[in-house]
Amino acid sequence: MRYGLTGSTGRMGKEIIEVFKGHDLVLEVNDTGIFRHGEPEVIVDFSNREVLKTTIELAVQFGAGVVIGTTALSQSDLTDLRTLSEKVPVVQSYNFSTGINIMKMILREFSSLLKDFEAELIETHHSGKKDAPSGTALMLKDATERDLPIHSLRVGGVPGDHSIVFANEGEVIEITHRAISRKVFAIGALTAARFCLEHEKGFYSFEEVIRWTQR
Ligand SMILES: NC(=O)C1=CN([C@@H]2O[C@H](COP(=O)(O)OP(=O)(O)OC[C@H]3O[C@@H](n4cnc5c(N)ncnc54)[C@H](OP(=O)(O)O)[C@@H]3O)[C@@H](O)[C@H]2O)C=CC1
Ligand SMILES: O=C(O)C1=N[C@H](C(=O)O)C[C@H](O)C1
Repeated sequence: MRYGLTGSTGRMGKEIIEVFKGHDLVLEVNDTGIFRHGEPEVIVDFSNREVLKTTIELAVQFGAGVVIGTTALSQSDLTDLRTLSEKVPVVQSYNFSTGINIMKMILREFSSLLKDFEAELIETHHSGKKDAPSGTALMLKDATERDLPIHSLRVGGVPGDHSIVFANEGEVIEITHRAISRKVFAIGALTAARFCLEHEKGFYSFEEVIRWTQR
């Protein structure tokens, strides 16, 4: 696969280069510029919303699919990605781990049964993370369809922990996901990039990618 990478010098960018070994990195975008020596089939973006327009322009230029993991996107960014998906496949998720996406499915299915319980979300990330709350916490909150508080910790080198706690006077149910390393997100991005190569234009979630791997 010929791929482009927006955010190639970042924590996730480095992890992606490692996991995508054997594929051709033909385009890099970072704060120092755009470096290209081929035509990407897919562009992977784990960077900052400031550079999203560049990723979209490059995807249109090359007819490349997009795998976007960047968080703190605005509504208008999401609209721009949906417009792009009328031309190419776009996989967008605030979390490319299998576990978080299964946790999201569990919450979507069962949290209405816990509507009489109080609920709060806690997320912990490395101190280099710029946004709070995490995109994943917002995604999990959406899955519960509840307006619940999110507590954010930025400490040390934690790759990404998310817990949801439901409690009443008599019992507590807690669901926790812990990413042991950033590699899981990069592996998810590689699966999503392969998905793009086999799919037509459209806006896809990582849940759809997981279901495709189980086909
Ligand atoms: N969806 C998921 O599964 C995951 C999502 N993320 C998200 O991915 C994103 C990146 O995380 P992380 O790698 O830790 O962040 P880093 O800060 O380590 O890296 C950011 C990268 O983006 C580049 N960049 C930032 N701003 C610009 C700009 N204006 N123009 C061009 N390039 C720019 C940086 O370039 P330079 O180095 O030159 O400054 C760097 O390569 C975050 O939004 C994070 O939340 C992270 C993990 C998993
Ligand atoms: O910035 C990170 O590191 C992470 N960001 C994503 C988020 O904001 O949810 C996903 C993951 O938890 C790591």
